[in-house]
Amino acid sequence: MFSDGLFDGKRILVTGGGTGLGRAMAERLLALGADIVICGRRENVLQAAAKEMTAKGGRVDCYGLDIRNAQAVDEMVADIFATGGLTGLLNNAAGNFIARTEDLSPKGFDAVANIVMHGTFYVTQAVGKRWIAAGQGGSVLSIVVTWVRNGGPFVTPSAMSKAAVAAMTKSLAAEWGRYGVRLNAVAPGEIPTEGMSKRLNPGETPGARTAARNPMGRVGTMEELQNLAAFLLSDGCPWLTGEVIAMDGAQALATGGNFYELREWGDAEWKAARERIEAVNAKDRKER
Ligand SMILES: CCCCC/C=C/C(=O)SCCNC(=O)CCNC(=O)[C@H](O)C(C)(C)COP(=O)(O)OP(=O)(O)OC[C@H]1O[C@@H](n2cnc3c(N)ncnc32)[C@H](O)[C@@H]1OP(=O)(O)O
Ligand SMILES: NC(=O)C1=CN([C@@H]2O[C@H](COP(=O)(O)OP(=O)(O)OC[C@H]3O[C@@H](n4cnc5c(N)ncnc54)[C@H](OP(=O)(O)O)[C@@H]3O)[C@@H](O)[C@H]2O)C=CC1
Repeated sequence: MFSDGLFDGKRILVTGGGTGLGRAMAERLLALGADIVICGRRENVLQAAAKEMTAKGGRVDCYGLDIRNAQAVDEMVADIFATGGLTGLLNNAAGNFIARTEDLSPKGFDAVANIVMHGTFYVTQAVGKRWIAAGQGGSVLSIVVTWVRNGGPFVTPSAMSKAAVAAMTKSLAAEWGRYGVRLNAVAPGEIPTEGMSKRLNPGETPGARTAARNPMGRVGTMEELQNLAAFLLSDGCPWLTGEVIAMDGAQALATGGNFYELREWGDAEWKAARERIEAVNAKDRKER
């Protein structure tokens, strides 16, 4: 679908690029010729991903850090610009879990909001200010969710924070357009990944809930997202900026695309879900 070498000479930072959708998009950009930088909190996950991704060649650099730490983000971006710079940024890292909003502690809200809203801003600003100072343009693509348009019951911290990322995309497209910096966002429907399925559909068959409701009767595929992300990060249509593009088989239009059906759950279901989510959180935390 894309010419070989489409991304020759490009270097793209993919936050959360060691797993799931971020890794899939990074792999496609690498195959199209880009040098890649990935970051995340689990250094071993990043190193293992980079080794597998470069088995056929290419360059993938890894940075282990928490994007909630603004100073660590700035140090990473300074180092990246001292070692070749960037032409693109893919804001993919996120945290999320289903919960009744009345059950959230302040730390529970902050855990998500500080990754999705604050962390995404820290990375975008650290990269953008260096592009502006260097008189160089760049392309930012952020992964949001369809519920930036209509809210997300039972994922309120994510809905609020992803809406903030969509607002950042539109704001900076206008503010930084004169510097040749463009920003777009993709709002995918469900594309099952371990990180997502275990926190948003705990105990269920990944993708089953979406397949039953989606107008196209299925979940999204990695390939669909890889293609859309590659197009948006390429130089194919540089006048396209400030847009949030949904890719969900029309599920949000048909159903709202969110977790409203969880209103049927009682205390027992929420307790079981939380235990499963906290088990996966604890497993991941051990690897940091
Ligand atoms: C239609 C389909 C759309 C799908 C859209 C998908 C969107 C996504 O974003 S999927 C991405 C999923 N991937 C991840 O979330 C990976 C990263 N996630 C994490 O690291 C954790 O889940 C995190 C967000 C909780 C952050 O981890 P950490 O900073 O280590 O936080 P703690 O584990 O220490 O917890 C902090 C705080 O949160 C409370 N909490 C955790 N789980 C729940 C829960 N299920 N219900 C309520 N509260 C929860 C936890 O108890 C802590 O609060 P305190 O108890 O007050 O200390
Ligand atoms: N899968 C889906 O159906 C959908 C996903 N999305 C979005 O796609 C993106 C990827 O999700 P997905 O691949 O499913 O899930 P994953 O859990 O696999 O990806 C999240 C990534 O973000 C990294 N990350 C999380 N918190 C931080 C942090 N504080 N600092 C640095 N890195 C962090 C994680 O690495 P580590 O834990 O090592 O830090 C992980 O690599 C997210 O933005 C999500 O909201 C949107 C719509 C649908």
